[in-house]
This record gives sequence, structure tokens and C-alpha cells, in this order.
Amino acid sequence: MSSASVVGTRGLSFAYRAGAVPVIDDVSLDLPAGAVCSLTGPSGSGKSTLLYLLALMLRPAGGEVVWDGRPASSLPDAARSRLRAAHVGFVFQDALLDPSRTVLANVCDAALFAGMPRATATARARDLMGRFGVEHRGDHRPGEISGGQAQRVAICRALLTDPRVVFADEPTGNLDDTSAEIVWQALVDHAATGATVVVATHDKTLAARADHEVRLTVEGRVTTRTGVGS
Ligand SMILES: Nc1ncnc2c1ncn2[C@@H]1O[C@H](COP(=O)(O)OP(=O)(O)OP(=O)(O)O)[C@@H](O)[C@H]1O
Repeated sequence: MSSASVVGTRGLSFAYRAGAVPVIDDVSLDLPAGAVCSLTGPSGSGKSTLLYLLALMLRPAGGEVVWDGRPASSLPDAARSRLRAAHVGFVFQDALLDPSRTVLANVCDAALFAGMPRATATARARDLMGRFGVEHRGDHRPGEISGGQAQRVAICRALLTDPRVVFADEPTGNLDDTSAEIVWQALVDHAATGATVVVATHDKTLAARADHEVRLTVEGRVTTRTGVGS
């Protein structure tokens, strides 16, 4: 993958129902690699939807998501799944852990599916879980940990494969200030390795610290800002 721009959109449009007002309307943007981009906008403006489209989990109604300058959203399902497994870490808004699996299994499962050897996945998972203060919860089920711990487990899962692109939907929403700072710094550090990191957030202070900002309007359009982050 090139380091200039990994993921972008060209005239992207999406509606949840055919004929409905589009949630995303003719959006073209490039997400730079090696930087953190915040995705902001009012509630319901389509931040989660845009993340799902960029991560190839939804198919656009019009336009295209491009990966490394090549069409990605119009690829067959199997090819899109392969791209996702190989290159994407996704932190869902409500963590979305599998309640039937242990915390450690939740962190490792996607990496194992992507072909990482179990010993490597387990060692990396334990390392990350230590960094995020949830190492003692590995044998627990998601129902036995707090919302903030679940969010940190979801971050561990997203970073386990060292993905080229990380999409994080309100990753600090459930966290106290100290944990939020640890998560933010981890995302900044991950971007510094050359990855593309996109963080949907309502937190204006956090958004202002990002290198770039994509702001969605309720009409499903975007404005962008490039600044100096921290
Ligand atoms: N599965 C769905 N089916 C139909 N409409 C949906 C679905 N998911 C979201 N929407 C609608 O799409 C619009 C965008 O929702 P989305 O969750 O992307 O916004 P958001 O900016 O992430 O919101 P928030 O900040 O509240 O999380 C909203 O009007 C929402 O009601």
C-alpha cells in the first residue's frame, strides 16, 4: 500500500432505503496515511455510516470507496472481506464483543481468522491488554466487565493485527479521562507507524487534537480541515 493516501471516497452516496433521503450524499475525500483524522458532526449526521462504508461493511448506493486509488466497495463480497481482515481494525461504538467468548478470545478471534498463528495472537493480545489495563480480565466474559473495560478490549482487538487502517467509533465515549488519554495516545502512536486512523467523536477537544478533521453536515455532505494535531 502507498503511504500517501490509503482510503478515500469518490462521489460516495448512501441511503438505508432505496428512494430515502441519502445519509451520505456525493462525498469525495482522501484520508491521509500516518495521521489521525477526526470525523465529527451532529448526532445522526452519518458518522457511523461513513465508517461502515469506508471499512467496506456497507455497499454505497452511488460512487465508490477507493483503497490505494483502486475501487474497493464494488469488489465481490469475498474480496472485500479479505481486504477488511488483512488491513482494517474497527472499534464499534458499543464495543460489540461476542458475549459467548472470553475477553481474550474476543481480542484474538479476528486475527486468527486473518491467519495469525495462535501463539503470536495470544502473546500480542496479552501485551496489548496489559497496555490498556485489562490483562486481568482475559478469562472473563464481556458481561462480567464494565463498559469502559469493554471499550478498551475492543481497542486491543482492533490493534492486534497492526492494521494499516483503524476506524474507531467514539472509542473514548465510555472512558474516564486517564483511560481516554491512553486510548487516544495509542491511536496517535498507531498513526505514527504510517497507518490511517479515523476517529468518530463528539468530543471537540479530542477532534481539535487530530491532524485532520472531516465534518459531516446533516445533509450528508462534508467539510474538511487540516491542522496540527497532538
Ligand atoms: N440500520 C439503519 N437503518 C435505517 N436507518 C439507519 C440505520 N442506522 C442508522 N440510520 C439512520 O442514518 C442516519 C445516520 O446514522 P449514524 O448512526 O450514521 O449517525 P451518527 O452521526 O453516527 O450518529 P451518532 O453521533 O448519534 O452516533 C440517522 O438518521 C439514523 O437514524
